[in-house]
Amino acid sequence: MLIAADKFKGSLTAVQVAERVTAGLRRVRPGVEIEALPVADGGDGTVAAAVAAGFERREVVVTGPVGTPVTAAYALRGDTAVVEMAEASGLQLLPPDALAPLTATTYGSGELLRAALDAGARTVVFGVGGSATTDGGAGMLTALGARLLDAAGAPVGPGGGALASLASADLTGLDARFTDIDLILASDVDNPLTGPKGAPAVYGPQKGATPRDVGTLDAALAHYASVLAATLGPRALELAGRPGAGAAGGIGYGALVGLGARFRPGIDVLLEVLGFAPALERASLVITGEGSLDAQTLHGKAPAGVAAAARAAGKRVVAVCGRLAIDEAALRGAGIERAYPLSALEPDPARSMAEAGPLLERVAERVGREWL
Ligand SMILES: Nc1ncnc2c1ncn2[C@@H]1O[C@H](COP(=O)(O)OP(=O)(O)O)[C@@H](O)[C@H]1O
Ligand SMILES: O=C(O)[C@@H](CO)OP(=O)(O)O
Repeated sequence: MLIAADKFKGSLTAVQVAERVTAGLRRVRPGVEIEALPVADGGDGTVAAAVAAGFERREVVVTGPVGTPVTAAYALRGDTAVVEMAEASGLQLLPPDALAPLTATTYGSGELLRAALDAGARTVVFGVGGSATTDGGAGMLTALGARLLDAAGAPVGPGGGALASLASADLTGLDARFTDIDLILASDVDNPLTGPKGAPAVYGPQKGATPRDVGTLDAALAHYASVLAATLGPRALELAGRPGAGAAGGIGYGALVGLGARFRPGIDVLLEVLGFAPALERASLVITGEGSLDAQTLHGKAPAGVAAAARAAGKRVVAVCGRLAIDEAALRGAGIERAYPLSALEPDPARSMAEAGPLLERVAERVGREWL
């Protein structure tokens, strides 16, 4: 039996989820063989999942989302690196009362990518999601050698808001190593850069953007793409509409337009990197899950990716979660036979978050009794 669940954001890491489920299962089925493969979809927790799968954890101090230095980790195995933008530019790095929707920068993500290349990485899985930023990857490109200038020839300030004053872009100084390596944009979402399904409209509010900020950011990012198109040609505009361009505040776009990245759904990439297929072969039942099983889950989040792969291999799949916000038919459509939410044991969300570990063990006992 294989545990392949994502984190319960805000209460348990993916590694902790695997530990608690294991403990609960062991209590009711002591002899059962259990394999744990914590998973991630490119967003926060991606490096931790890679490290749990045997990658080496490397740390580097980079510029955080509001300029304060942060210690960020990436993961390395051979010449493959897993770089998680949220480690450098993630929402969890800012206190909830100090979000910076207009000024948060991805500069540190550029520094983190550079550190991975300096360490010898030739294949870089660039996990994006869980960001504090909406700067279209402008900070990242600047850290890697691009020059983004205003009408007076001065560098534009940090963050998506300042892109409104962008007048010219020179990408000729970009780190040339990106032309030689394989950069995979492992994205947790497939949104375009701008518009009603774009990064500011869909993910800006969770980063503190007011409706007015969303409008400002959307216009600034559209302007950014048109200035890049003046330099790089119409492809720069076309890329803005591509799936994943709007991931992590548009860092997807920056990686596509400036660094030659290729988009892939993050969970698919991570399942490969983490060695899911061989683990799946050894299992008959798969337990997946995440904090909130909801409509977003079906849009390529980790449990949907796990379930699709498991079902294709003829394995049964059940899920554990903090809260369950989709109906049974939708679950089954995603290949999950049954979901077990903590909320069934503890309806109060605050208590369910605080007591997540012991609750999950009890839920796992039930899964063990019913499925093993
Ligand atoms: N222990 C818990 N009990 C109830 N709900 C939880 C618990 N842990 C996380 N959640 C819910 O899951 C949400 C996070 O969703 P999750 O699927 O983990 O991340 P994301 O959707 O960002 O990938 C939290 O905001 C909360 O609503
Ligand atoms: O960083 C973001 O803008 C979003 C989408 O990539 O992340 P999450 O799915 O974690 O909210």
